Amino acid sequence: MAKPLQVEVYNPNGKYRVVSTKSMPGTRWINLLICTEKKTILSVEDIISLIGNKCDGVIGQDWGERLFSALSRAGGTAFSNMAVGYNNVDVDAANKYGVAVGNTPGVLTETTAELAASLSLAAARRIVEADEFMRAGLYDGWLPNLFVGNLLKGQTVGVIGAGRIGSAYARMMVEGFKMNLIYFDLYQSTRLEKFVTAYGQFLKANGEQPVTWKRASTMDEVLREADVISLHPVLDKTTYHLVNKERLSKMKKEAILINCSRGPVIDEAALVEHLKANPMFRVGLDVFEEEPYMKPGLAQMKNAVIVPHIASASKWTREGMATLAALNVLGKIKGYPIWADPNRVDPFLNENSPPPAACPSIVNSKALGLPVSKL
Ligand SMILES: NC(=O)c1ccc[n+]([C@@H]2O[C@H](COP(=O)([O-])OP(=O)(O)OC[C@H]3O[C@@H](n4cnc5c(N)ncnc54)[C@H](O)[C@@H]3O)[C@@H](O)[C@H]2O)c1
Ligand SMILES: O=C(O)[C@H](O)CO
Repeated sequence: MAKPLQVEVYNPNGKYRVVSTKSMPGTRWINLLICTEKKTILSVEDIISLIGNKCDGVIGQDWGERLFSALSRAGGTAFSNMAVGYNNVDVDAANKYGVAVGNTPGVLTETTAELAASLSLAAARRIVEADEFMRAGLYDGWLPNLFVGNLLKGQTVGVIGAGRIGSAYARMMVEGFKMNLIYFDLYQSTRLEKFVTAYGQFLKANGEQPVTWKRASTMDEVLREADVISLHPVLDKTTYHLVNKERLSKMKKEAILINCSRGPVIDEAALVEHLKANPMFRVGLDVFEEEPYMKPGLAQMKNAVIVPHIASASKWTREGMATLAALNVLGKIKGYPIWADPNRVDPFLNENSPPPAACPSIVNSKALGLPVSKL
């Protein structure tokens, strides 16, 4: 039996009842909706008790059959993940109960790519190790060999999954650090290729070494050739343990591996063994296989930089995610159609004008036969 919860209620006499299972930043989403809950991580039982007998929609994360069934019994038809990745949502169960599932694409792209770039730099230049050394009072004076790391300029950055975030990260590393690009994706990223070509021409015209790009035909090609490899695919059956013991062994001994996608894309136990055996190999991780836990040994590895799933944690992005999630739920409740292009959600984020009368991004709109907006 769930304990009674302290709930913050906005607009108690409102026509609809929408629940947010996590406290979200900013106020725009509240103005667009709702009520929120102070506690941060709720159990399934807590959420069911919050849904109660009447609930039109919910914003949350990690939803399965029991929650969709409870929402449907309470008359609800709308759920939005406050995230772009929805591997943590049982969309088949949502379809079964006729519940629309929203996500928050686009607004996280640059913020997440920036964290991947930050981890790349932190790993390459051993920033966390050096910070710990300094705080421990171990610094005696400048030494030629103190925390020597890797220069990125002229090296090769490898991107696995060159979608929105992977492409943004690739552009940052190519333009910011003049790295050459090799990428692997199921689809060609023509815009990214054009960007690198144009930047290479610009550098050449200025008498500098041009940057280059290559679309790899296999992932192993990226692993063999790149000096820094960043993972940005969705998590599904094809990407589970995409990086395993065998693939780690194909990477350069001094390579850097970054993961801001989903933890299970890497076999984390195999990674810990690889880090132990290869002290010059470095890793930057935002996500973990069994969050919030880490596999034994990872926390002790000096060659790992580890942060708690904060890739999308910039103020602008988190407020934007909350806004998109609220608009997904609100739009569905109001019977609005679905926005035609989830890669172009800017009109929903402009605080100076009312949002379009549409749901920004509903991932199961086709399965539910929901109409597409003509806007
Ligand atoms: N750490 C975080 O806080 C955080 C923040 C945002 C997104 N993410 C994760 O990043 C993922 C990507 O987000 P996005 O907006 O760039 O999505 P996206 O759909 O634009 O890009 C995903 C790319 O992965 C590619 N892909 C799919 N299967 C592949 C495979 N087997 N091999 C290689 N490439 C493959 C797709 O073709 C696509 O180009 C999300 O699904 C989410 O899980 C994490
Ligand atoms: O998929 C996402 O959006 C992230 O994991 C949350 O920032």
